[in-house]
Amino acid sequence: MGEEVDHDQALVLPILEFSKECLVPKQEKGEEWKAMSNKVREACERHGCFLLLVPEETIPMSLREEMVTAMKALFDLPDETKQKHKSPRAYQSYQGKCPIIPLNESFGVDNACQLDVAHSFTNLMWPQGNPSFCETMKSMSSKMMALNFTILEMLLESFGVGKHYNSQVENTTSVMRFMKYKVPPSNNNNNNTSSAAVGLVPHTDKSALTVLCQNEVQGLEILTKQGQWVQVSVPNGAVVVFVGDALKAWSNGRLHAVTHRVMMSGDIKENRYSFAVFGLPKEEFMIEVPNELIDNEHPLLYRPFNFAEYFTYFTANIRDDALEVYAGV
Ligand SMILES: O=C(O)CCC(=O)C(=O)O
Ligand SMILES: [Fe+2]
Repeated sequence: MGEEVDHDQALVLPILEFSKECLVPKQEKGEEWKAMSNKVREACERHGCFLLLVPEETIPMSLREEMVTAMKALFDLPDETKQKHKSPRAYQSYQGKCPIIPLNESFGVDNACQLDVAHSFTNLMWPQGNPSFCETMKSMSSKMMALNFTILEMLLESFGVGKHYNSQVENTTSVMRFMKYKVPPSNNNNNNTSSAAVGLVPHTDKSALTVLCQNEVQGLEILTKQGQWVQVSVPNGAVVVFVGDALKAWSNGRLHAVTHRVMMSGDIKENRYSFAVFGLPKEEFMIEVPNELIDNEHPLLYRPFNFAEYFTYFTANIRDDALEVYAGV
């Protein structure tokens, strides 16, 4: 049945709060976990994203603050140092001063949870060493990836396809992104909602799931299913969870991959810093809708496809409907 159009409802993103009970080992999962799993699934079906509060030990506030402080130092390094971070993968090399998004700078690091990876990245940026950056990056990405997997497990269990969880995890890799958005110079004038305020262009994530943290500077916006751009006000300490194209396809379109962007509009007076951990299918992984998610009410929407080939198609074509065009049946 169609969703009622309720404008007030459409504007409010769910804020879910995981208790410790939601983060216990598999064998101990009880009713509270199941109830929360259903809420997570509903939020991901309805909005493709939600705000999440987690227990302090899951992502300690002090670690978040250290990460933001560490990122400020990272982005303050000279351009020629930052440019040393190069990757053959799209969107992972250091990027700054891109003409389409001049306010944005970013780094992407594969498998940042691994100590050797965090160490190499840190040593490239600080040849004299920076152990605290390395430790913060590794620890933060591990915690965010663990949370990413918890959410994935909840979604699969809630759909009754939990038996696929282990193979999903084995076939998932992580990318950590660090992002900075400068205040546009024109913000000193009046309300700036023009293209000069675009921090990040509208997109859906290509991941299965993304877990995102930001400093206190807002700017994230999502496009509702009703076609309206809505500012997302992220409470201090909350994380944002997005469904990406990979999980939208695997779930046979039941989960929504929401289009989002960052706008550094007129009332923003400070730089925005955000960091995200993307759970991405490994390159060779074939995304194939499980039979359990296909029925008369949900006919097959996506053919089986190789994730890396889809990613290549997307980077060559950059279109909003890439998933439908590439993999839609
Ligand atoms: O910086 C943000 O809040 C959004 C980042 C984002 O959407 C992305 O990196 O895919
Ligand atoms: Fe995104």
